[in-house]
Amino acid sequence: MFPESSTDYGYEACKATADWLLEHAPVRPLVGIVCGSGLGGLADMLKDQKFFSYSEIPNFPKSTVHGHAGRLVFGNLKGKPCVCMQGRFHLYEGYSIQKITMPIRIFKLMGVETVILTNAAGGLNQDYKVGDVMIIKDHINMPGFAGNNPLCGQNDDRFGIRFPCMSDAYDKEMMQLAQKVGNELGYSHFLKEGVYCVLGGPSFETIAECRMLNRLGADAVGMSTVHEVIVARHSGMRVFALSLITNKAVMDYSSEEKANHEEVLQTGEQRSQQLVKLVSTMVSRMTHPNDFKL
Ligand SMILES: O=P(O)(O)O[C@H]1O[C@H](CO)[C@@H](O)[C@H]1O
Ligand code: HPA
Repeated sequence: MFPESSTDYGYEACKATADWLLEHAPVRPLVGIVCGSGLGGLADMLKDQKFFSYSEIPNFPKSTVHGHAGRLVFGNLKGKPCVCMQGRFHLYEGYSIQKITMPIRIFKLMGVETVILTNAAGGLNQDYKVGDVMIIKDHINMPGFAGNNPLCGQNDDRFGIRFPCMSDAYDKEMMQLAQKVGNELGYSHFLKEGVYCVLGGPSFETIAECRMLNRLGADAVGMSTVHEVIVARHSGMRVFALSLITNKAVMDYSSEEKANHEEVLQTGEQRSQQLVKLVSTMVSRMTHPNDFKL
């Protein structure tokens, strides 16, 4: 049913990759950033960059999706050491769920304390417009309902506990900080807060599926992020996540609209500068551990 599991994502494999990266990287990162589809420009905010193609990193999966460059970028953001995934992995690429989330464990083993995730998503909430930015306050894990959770399999206590809580997955102080910074930057009119639902993809949703998800309480739908959030929280990292609403989910049988990846990438490009400003200002205000200026 799911892709064949392999063991090249366990603690030893993650540690070996983390050690290799730390040996070659210019900084030991405190903040890890994951760029969503068309949002790779976020990596440009890092100063004194050094990057690695995924293909040269031992044990790392390879990006296969257009709009995901496949580079791990290290650098400083307003004096904070960061690492940025310019391209993430998705279930539909055929990797196991443990493999697509392996970079998050590598973040942890490199010393990352806060993970900032971004994604492109379809807007289900009828009040949302294309170009809105949704602070994720909670998620619905559809693949998880069917037993596809990144923590399935033997638990490794060196990462975290067997049954981690997810009701506090999204850090409330980080969400407040995002609202405050968004206000200051004049972004309030496109800044929302809502629930993200992950599906397996890669086919976009049917009209009936979008209607159902909306009734279930989802404000946006996508094919990523939640697996990474679960793994990050399992190992005790602080999580903040944003969805860029790149298209409106089609909810009406008379609509001629069709979801497509080109529109997703185009919207990403249009909002890129504002997202960079929002995230970089937030990072500049954060202090570690778990204490920052509001
Ligand atoms: O979630 P990110 O990686 O931003 O990508 C989103 O964009 C792609 C669809 O256009 C899907 O992969 C969906 O998950
Ligand atoms: N559905 C699922 N994933 C997406 C969408 C969507 O409408 N837009 C961007 N990623």
